[in-house]
Amino acid sequence: MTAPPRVLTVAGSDSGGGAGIQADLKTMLALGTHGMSVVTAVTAQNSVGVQGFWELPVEAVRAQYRSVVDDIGVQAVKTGMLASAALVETVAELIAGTDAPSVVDPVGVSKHGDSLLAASALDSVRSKLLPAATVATPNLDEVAQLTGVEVTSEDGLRRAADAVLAYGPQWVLIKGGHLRGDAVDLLTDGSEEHVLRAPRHDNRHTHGTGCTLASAIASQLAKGQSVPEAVMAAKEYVTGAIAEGFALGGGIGPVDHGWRFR
Ligand SMILES: Nc1ncnc2c1ncn2[C@@H]1O[C@H](COP(=O)(O)OP(=O)(O)O)[C@@H](O)[C@H]1O
Ligand SMILES: Cc1ncc(COP(=O)(O)OP(=O)(O)O)c(N)n1
Repeated sequence: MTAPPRVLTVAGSDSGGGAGIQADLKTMLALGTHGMSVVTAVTAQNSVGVQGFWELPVEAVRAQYRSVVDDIGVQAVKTGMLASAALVETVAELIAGTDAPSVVDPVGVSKHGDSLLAASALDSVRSKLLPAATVATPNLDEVAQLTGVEVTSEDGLRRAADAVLAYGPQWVLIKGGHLRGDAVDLLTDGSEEHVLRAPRHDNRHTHGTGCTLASAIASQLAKGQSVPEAVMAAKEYVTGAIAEGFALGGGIGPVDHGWRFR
């Protein structure tokens, strides 16, 4: 049997299974790739919020990464929750030294408003992590936190993209999921531009959208697609997963990573 394309997620664990490492591995399976993980932090999390988190030591993150990359190898890497400046800098150095495309989701705050990244790590995200990214995928809150650019309508997506590109990623996908109306995202490398538009699903069970989109992009890149092709395929996958998001617990349920199998 031929091995499927190999994708590595470097992210936090979500005990509720909707976001983080758990969302990433489900997405990778759904898209036909072999998912592998470097755990950066463990969250106690459910449908109503994040009750606590614990970071792993830098040496534990570095050792997991080396174990995977040096033996198994990777065809794409995705990063998510990195929690601290020390972990951001370690992971930035690791992905910059890996010969595979990287999708950087600069996770700042969860949907419930719980911080997943220390304020003291923002400078390291700007100066070390974003320059190492093949594609960066900030949401609008993360754009504001990192660049100071506030976007309240589709017209502002281009300004946000320029502000993030100034930090050096090859491509940026600005996610407009927090706006009203259609779910519109903007992908650009500064010369080429793609607007990705999908109908907004009136479904409150959207926990894990950002993690799912970023790991879907990484999966498609690992299969050999170009960045625009990978982002378009990933947008279609996440839109279907949001349409089928389901209630779990008393709050916001997860998107359905397995929607294509049902
Ligand atoms: N209600 C929705 N209906 C359809 N697409 C959505 C909806 N909410 C978010 N999206 C899309 O989901 C993806 C993730 O965006 P977003 O939710 O903004 O990310 P994050 O989880 O990082 O906050 C984007 O492609 C966005 O346009
Ligand atoms: C462990 C962990 N990592 C990332 C997130 C944020 O995930 P995201 O896909 O942006 O989804 P929401 O939390 O915004 O629904 C997380 N919650 N936990």
